Amino acid sequence: MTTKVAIFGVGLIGGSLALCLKGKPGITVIGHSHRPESMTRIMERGVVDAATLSMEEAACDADFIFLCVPVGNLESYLKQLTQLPLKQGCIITDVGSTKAAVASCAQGFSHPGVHFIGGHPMAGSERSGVDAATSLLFENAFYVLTPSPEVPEEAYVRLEQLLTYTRAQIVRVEPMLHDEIVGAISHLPHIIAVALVNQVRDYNENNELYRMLAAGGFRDITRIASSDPIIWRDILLSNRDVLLSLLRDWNQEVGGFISMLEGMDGPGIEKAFEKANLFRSELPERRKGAITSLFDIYIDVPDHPGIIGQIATELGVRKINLSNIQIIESREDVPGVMRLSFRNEGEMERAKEHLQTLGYTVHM
Ligand SMILES: NC(=O)C1=CN([C@@H]2O[C@H](COP(=O)(O)OP(=O)(O)OC[C@H]3O[C@@H](n4cnc5c(N)ncnc54)[C@H](O)[C@@H]3O)[C@@H](O)[C@H]2O)C=CC1
Ligand SMILES: O=C(O)C(=O)Cc1ccc(O)cc1
Repeated sequence: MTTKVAIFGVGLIGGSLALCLKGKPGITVIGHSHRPESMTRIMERGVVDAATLSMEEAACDADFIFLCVPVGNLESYLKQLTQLPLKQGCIITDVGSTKAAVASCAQGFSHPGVHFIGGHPMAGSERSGVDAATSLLFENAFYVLTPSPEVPEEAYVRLEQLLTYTRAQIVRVEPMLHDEIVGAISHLPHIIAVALVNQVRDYNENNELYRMLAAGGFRDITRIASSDPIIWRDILLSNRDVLLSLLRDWNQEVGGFISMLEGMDGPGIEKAFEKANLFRSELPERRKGAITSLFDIYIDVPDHPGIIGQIATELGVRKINLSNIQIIESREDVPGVMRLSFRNEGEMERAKEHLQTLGYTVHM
């Protein structure tokens, strides 16, 4: 017996899910695209078994339907789906970054014998589109599911079992609690990163030195400001109330620093850093969280031409994928270093081991 999985919106997340499921025993993956050009691309990338522009063709007979479109389109997709003759027992799920809005919308559109279970794989990147999709995206990440109390346990377990192919850890959370927590640890940081980059961008209008000196660390801590504008417009608008409250609290935090600076309150500043330091040291290390970690190592390198090529070749022949390579001319604690970035911990560890056997000194 085959299990048919339909994926609506085969971009970064839909394409990555398709890659996790395609070729698994008894599973057929069909991708739905709303544009002919994207359909050609998803077939070329080979992430699905078949692709179609027809919603009906994708959804009919499907055992699982994944909605992987921008959050602002979920309501209209759900509405259209509930007007189709879906298979008895079909599970509709989504991957949207907010959960309360889609949960209340799903309550309104009932379809006998079909269950909706909200979902949010908490892994991703600033990139978008099927070209950025990878089967490793969700490995060791948290995958939140937000079933309403009416969803039969049997349906929840079936979805959970299918998702084992993602190698993510499933966590069950109430939709509103999800939005409050993810608002604080993912949505607010995205707003702050964008605001910070735009603030520096404005200063740079009058002095190009800002852009030049912002290389390295500033670029890293603001990586998420390069995220897709449409995806993020929808996320922020959908989590509006939570974000307004978080931004008011953020204003208070900023206000605290203004007061401490105005009052030359050295001990207050020290205490703020100490408190943050302590809480940060208690955060789980090197586990995939809401914001993707950078997996970077630093190696001491001799200053001679061709060194980048040499290192890249060494890693290339061992099929270790580098996502970035950069010579850093001066770092306060480690002079003369090269930074190597990887997309996951496994690649980083293999690179570290190999470079150490070649005699390089590796720093984390
Ligand atoms: N980007 C990330 O890292 C993460 C995103 N998410 C959620 O996953 C969903 C998909 O995001 P991504 O895969 O990053 O985006 P993406 O832009 O890579 O993919 C979106 C897909 O939806 C399709 N689509 C269908 N109807 C559309 C319409 N009317 N307008 C625009 N696109 C339409 C696009 O063609 C594309 O294939 C979003 O709901 C997002 O909140 C969840 C976890 C992580
Ligand atoms: O780029 C990053 O690190 C992200 O923050 C990716 C991301 C984007 C949206 C989500 O709902 C979850 C993860």
